[in-house]
Amino acid sequence: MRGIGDGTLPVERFRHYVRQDYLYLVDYGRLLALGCARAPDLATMRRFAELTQAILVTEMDLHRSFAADWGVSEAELEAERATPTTRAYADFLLRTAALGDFSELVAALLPCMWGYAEIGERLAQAGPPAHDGYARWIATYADPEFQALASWCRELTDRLGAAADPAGRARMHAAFAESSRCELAFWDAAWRLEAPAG
Ligand SMILES: Cc1ncc(C[n+]2csc(CCO)c2C)c(N)n1
Repeated sequence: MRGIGDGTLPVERFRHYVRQDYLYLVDYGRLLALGCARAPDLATMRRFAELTQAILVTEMDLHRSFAADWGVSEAELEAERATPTTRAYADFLLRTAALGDFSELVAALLPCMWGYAEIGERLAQAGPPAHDGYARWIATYADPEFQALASWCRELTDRLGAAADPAGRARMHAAFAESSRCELAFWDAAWRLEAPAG
């Protein structure tokens, strides 16, 4: 992350990250669509529908634009094979969406939004790096709209946590902790240039 901020990250690690993140975002889009279906009221459904759109269009456009710079097509991005780390994170999210309740689903999706909002904000404070692509990445996540999304998701989690019984809150904690662990592992896998699953 610091390497994105100061422009020193070796580009092969960033490429690895972008290609794996594209696969991750496809499943994250599915997670949000399932969240939309499960949301308890129309206002929350609307937010989930908007968010699904934001991922499948805005955020994935960022990835598609990087790939285009590298001469990689959209079809090639989609055909990439997932690493064990990408697969484990996506499987955990979709398993939570399939088997858990709505509050667990929200707790599982929060680290992704909160983490990137924090990283984007911190890296933006230091000013843009000389590397154009990394500057574009930072600008996407430092955007006030992304920051507002993360706040909304935190507040929703707090409301659901306050309404849950102790066992439900414990399940939310567990989902949040597992998702946070997967976020860290995702960064680490790109750093290690982890090979796709067999
Ligand atoms: C591994 C991984 N974790 C988090 C994000 C960031 N992110 C994914 S969806 C979303 C919400 C709105 O688009 C945000 C901020 C990412 N790209 N990849």
